[in-house]
Amino acid sequence: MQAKMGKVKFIFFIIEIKKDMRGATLTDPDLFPNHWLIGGLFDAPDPNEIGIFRTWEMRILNQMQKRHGEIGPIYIFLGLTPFTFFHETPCLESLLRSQVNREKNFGYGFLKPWLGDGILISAGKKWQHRRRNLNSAFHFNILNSYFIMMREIVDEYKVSLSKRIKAGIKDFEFHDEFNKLSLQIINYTAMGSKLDYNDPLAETYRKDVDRIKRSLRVRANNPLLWFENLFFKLTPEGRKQLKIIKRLHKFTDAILDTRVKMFKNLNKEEIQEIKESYEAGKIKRSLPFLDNLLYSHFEQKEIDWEGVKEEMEVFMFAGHDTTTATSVFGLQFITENEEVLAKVLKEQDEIYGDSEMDDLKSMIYLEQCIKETLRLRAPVREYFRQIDQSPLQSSEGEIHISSKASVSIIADFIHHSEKHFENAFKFDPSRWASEKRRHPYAFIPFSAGPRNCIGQKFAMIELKLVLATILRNFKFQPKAKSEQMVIASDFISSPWPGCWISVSQ
Ligand code: HEM
Repeated sequence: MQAKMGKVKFIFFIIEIKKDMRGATLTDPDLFPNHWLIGGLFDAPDPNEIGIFRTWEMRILNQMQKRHGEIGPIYIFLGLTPFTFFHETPCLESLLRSQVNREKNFGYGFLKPWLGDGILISAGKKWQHRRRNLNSAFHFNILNSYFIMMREIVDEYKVSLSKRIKAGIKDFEFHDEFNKLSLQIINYTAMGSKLDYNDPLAETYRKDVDRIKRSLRVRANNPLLWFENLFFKLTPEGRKQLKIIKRLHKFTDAILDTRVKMFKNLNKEEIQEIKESYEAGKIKRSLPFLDNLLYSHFEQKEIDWEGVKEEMEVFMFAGHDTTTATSVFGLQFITENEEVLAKVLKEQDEIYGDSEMDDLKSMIYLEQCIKETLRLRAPVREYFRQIDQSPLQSSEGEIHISSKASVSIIADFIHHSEKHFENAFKFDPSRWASEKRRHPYAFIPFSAGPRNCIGQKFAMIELKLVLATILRNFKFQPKAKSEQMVIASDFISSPWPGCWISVSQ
């Protein structure tokens, strides 16, 4: 019954949007077909061909922008379903800063069997409540305690890399290296446990994250697989996903179980310490983020058990795959540019003391390199919203759009705009040093407004710490140039088939 209602609603949704869109800027038929029934269903590239989708999407948007100017939304049909692309700052500003259009689009529903209806996906009061609750775990002083835990892990990584070099290994695939490292960091800071690098369960988890991202991309690009999860589960792709999700949950459940046992053994004073720490942002010892959730669940009764599990899945995924991408692309960009590398090392020599949190503030040039990496290789290159109320307001006027539209924000596209970034395809960290004021919505790797990335400060700490530590201690020789690398875009960007770099001491 629910499934039937879903389909009926979907048909009304299409009819309404088709009506609303009369006279709007549609893709030109020679760029992308606009057939009234199937749209461009059979013209989107095969989602299994890695790297093709990004190039195709960027090319179409580029050509559309050339033909139709910059301001208005662009509509394109995939099957019967219209997608609306916001590709200039007034549109992006009007949507991202909006307090009413905060809902994610229907595609996020595909993530629910894996990530649940947690902070990343939920809407309305539920999201507000979760966001308020979780914000406390990212207070400045708490970040400091995460830093101490991260430093421990990064130092261990330094020793492990060094040992392997001494054992005669020269070439390393850094997407894999950093992926293990980032998972270790999120696991320790957020969940409170250390992973064994060779733990087969952790290895399976990492591989399964890759598998599910690919599978989600296949589903997102094939409207025939968009039916309710109930139907999808019966398809071969759906059955495959289900198996992967089971294994992913098994891994996180095991971590959760261990922490719960520990939490239940805490005495009253220790519980009180967690309470005070989170309320006042004062930390006496390293506290994993999960304790905040457990405290909310067991002591304050503010979040149910389902909620604890949902947020745990979200943070495990969002907290490691994004930082992996940025550190690997960053390492490649920095080490292939001799001048940039020399400046990074000079800055490190001048400021790096005993590696305290305050040192990170002085890494101004390294921060510019990270921002430039996030601009050219946004890990979350595309995200979506569902419009609830139109017109939208921007500082340059109103934006009219269907009140049911599903909007795609391609950060990757605006980040490559010559209007906002001169010589936009060049890796040039110094552009961030100039006083020139940039439109705040031209650089949106962490999204912006009320639904921006809750972990962005955490991410910047990790990225600076990882890159500074390894650049200071090793010499790098990339095996390929950035331009030669294919960018896979299965939700999170990554270099395909990897990023090989020779390392010596
Ligand atoms: C370079 C690293 C990162 C990048 C580029 C990044 C980017 C983003 C973006 C673009 C969004 C918005 C997604 C959307 O609207 O669908 C987002 C949301 C989010 N991110 Fe991050 N992220 C990073 C690191 C992290 C880390 C380290 C954590 C956790 C420790 C994290 C947790 C989250 C969460 C929970 C949300 C959902 C927030 C909400 O909807 O209220 N992210 N991130």
